Amino acid sequence: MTPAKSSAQPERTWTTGTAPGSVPLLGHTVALWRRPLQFLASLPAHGDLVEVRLGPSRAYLACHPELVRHVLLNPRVFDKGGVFDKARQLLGNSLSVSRGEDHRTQRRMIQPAFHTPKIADYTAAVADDTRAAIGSWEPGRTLDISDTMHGLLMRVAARTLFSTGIDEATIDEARHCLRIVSHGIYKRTMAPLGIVEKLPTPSNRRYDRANARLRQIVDEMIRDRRRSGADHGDLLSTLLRAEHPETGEGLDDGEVLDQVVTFLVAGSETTASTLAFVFHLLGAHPEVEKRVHAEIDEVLEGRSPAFEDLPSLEYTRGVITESLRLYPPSWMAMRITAAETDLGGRAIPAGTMILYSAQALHHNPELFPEPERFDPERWLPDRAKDVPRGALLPFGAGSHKCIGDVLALTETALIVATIASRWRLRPVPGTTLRPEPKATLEPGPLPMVCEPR
Ligand code: HEM
Repeated sequence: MTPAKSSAQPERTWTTGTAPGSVPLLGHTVALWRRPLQFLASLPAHGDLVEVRLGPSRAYLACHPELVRHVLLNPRVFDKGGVFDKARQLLGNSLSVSRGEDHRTQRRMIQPAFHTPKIADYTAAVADDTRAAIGSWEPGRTLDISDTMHGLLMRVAARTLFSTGIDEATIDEARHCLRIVSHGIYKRTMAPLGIVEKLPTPSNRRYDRANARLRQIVDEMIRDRRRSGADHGDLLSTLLRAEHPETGEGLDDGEVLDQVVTFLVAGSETTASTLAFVFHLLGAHPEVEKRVHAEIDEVLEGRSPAFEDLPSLEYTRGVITESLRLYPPSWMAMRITAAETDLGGRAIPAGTMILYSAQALHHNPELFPEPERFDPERWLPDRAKDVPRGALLPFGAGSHKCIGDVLALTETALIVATIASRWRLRPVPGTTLRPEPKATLEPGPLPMVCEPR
């Protein structure tokens, strides 16, 4: 077989290497399982493309940003297989797991729902929702900022996705189910044999119940909306009106259901964790927090933030970008080669797992000097221009790039500005951040004390 044709990799001599510390039979599986963040961040030192042994199989981590781009910009060769095949059984053939022509068609149908003017509409009420959620905060009260941000984000997601008609108790129930479902999907896609999840264990029964209830809640909302025929200008209305670009056909209720559950799984924990990391970083760096407060006060002059204010909140956006660099929620992703190809000068057989990791890119000192330092000024225009192309990759790239990137960044900036204009959150002494790499990178419990400004 001849190497697959794909867009050219940049002309240069690539370095390739093998991760150290492989053990007989298991290879690097134990290191990747026990200390995945440290293990991934250590690999770029061994080459632009680094071989990793996963049991008997060879996988490769693309470490150089140009190699990562090459992988992500050639989806016909570097395809969504492996864990995505398993996720498809759990999420339906929805946007995040579909492949090839199917994916291209879905993306063309759904993309208009994420155009910038729509995002401005969806997020019009984010500041109000945030103010309502923090209305009960009291000076001196300790709250777990991770849990609080998940709760708030679920309310905001309910509004941007479903507008009206969903009560607080149902939102809480959906949130509870969503956490179980997200963790369950991760466990199931990672389990190699697909047997353990079929056993009638309490944890499997909990997953089945949560999954059924979440789908029931979403299904009822879809039916209600179809019956009423109303257009609330939210994401659900846009999905219900989406049309195939050639045939004009829409999505049926089952397809809309799969997409909505996918958006909830892909969009809620990622954005909520980003917010929790931002507040943790602000609490740990009072000098940065002071600059954020000064910028917010100057731009907003006491008003609620709106979509149009975001370009002026340059430093605050830099803080969010720097948080996504240090703690990328989507910390590792994979592709499978659909045909024999070459990557970084190395012949790669069909069916090989290729990994890319925002964690490895973002913590590489060749790309980001002093990578462990929280330095939001990296993102001010005069310094951001020096960041190598493709080095910052919290939302991926190419045809599978996050469809919700602008929505997530907008929600995050509006929520940070709303909260930080009234409150500062102080870390509880002795609390240590221990990011937990699961389906997404989670901050774990983060108690913080509310202090009015
Ligand atoms: C800070 C928040 C977020 C982060 C860090 C994030 C990250 C990512 C990344 C890295 C990918 C590409 C994965 C790959 O290459 O395999 C992705 C895809 C995706 N994201 Fe996000 N995401 C965020 C928020 C959202 C939101 C708010 C939504 C929707 C409401 C969303 C929906 C999706 C979907 C549907 C895909 C699959 C796109 C496709 O394959 O065409 N994400 N996300």
